[in-house]
Amino acid sequence: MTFLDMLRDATTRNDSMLCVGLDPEPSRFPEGMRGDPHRIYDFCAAIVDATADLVCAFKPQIAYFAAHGAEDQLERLMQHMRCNAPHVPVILDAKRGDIGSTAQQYAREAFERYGADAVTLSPFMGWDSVQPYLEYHGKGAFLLCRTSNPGGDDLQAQRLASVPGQPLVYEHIAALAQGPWNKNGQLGLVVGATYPHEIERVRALAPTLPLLIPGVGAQGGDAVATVRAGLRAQGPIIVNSSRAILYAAQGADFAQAARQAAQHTRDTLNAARA
Ligand SMILES: O=c1ccn([C@@H]2O[C@H](COP(=O)(O)O)[C@@H](O)[C@H]2O)c(=O)[nH]1
Repeated sequence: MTFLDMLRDATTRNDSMLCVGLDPEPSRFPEGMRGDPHRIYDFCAAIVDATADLVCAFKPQIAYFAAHGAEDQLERLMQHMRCNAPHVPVILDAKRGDIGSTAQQYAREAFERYGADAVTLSPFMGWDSVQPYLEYHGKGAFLLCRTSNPGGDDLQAQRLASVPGQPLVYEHIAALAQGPWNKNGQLGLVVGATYPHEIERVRALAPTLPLLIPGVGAQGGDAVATVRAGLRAQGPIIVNSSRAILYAAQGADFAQAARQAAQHTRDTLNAARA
């Protein structure tokens, strides 16, 4: 099954546009696990088990594992998700971007070592830095387009005087991803929920691409505005929330609290559908 097939299947089966982000921070773990990086797998597996029937995707952020030398725990977690939530696609949030030969290694890491169904990429280094990921047919690749952070404006909102129509950088990325770069239909875009007007603009330029939209929850993005701006009949959205779900409670009931937070977010997103 391709990433897009899995996404469609999980969205329908779980009636969900919610992606739970797996950003394990040991200092925020519940008592008994708190401060212990060896419990990263246990914490994340409990969250996966508690929310697998409520989501359209999971998104582990690789930095939270690598910072603790916990790549082995990420490998175990990926295997856990494949066995226990086989219908839910996994997007590895790695934001890679490098010359082609190095990109081949990053692609191998994401798709062969970790077995991810999709990956996030920085398009800053151009087409040849993206192309190696598309050699893995059926896998998804989400290009950073208009990110959720305020500093995204520094580059992404600059005008490209030499490109016909003088688009902003993020608009140009959206047009490339919908058009010439999307050789096998594997590309998607990352757009922040904190910028609903930009989501709408990206959607106009990229009507059929899946949009990965982080920024609801801890970053304060508007879930309702996000759905209205981004969701179209032929254009799916994957709305990510990490900390607001992972750390909904600090006690032994953390997984149950995460489930409730995920259910609430999923229902809010669904209620915003036209
Ligand atoms: O523009 C972007 C791109 C990626 N992210 C990532 O999403 C999650 C958001 O976490 P929250 O706790 O829900 O704020 C995190 O992994 C970021 O690295 C993003 O926030 N914005």
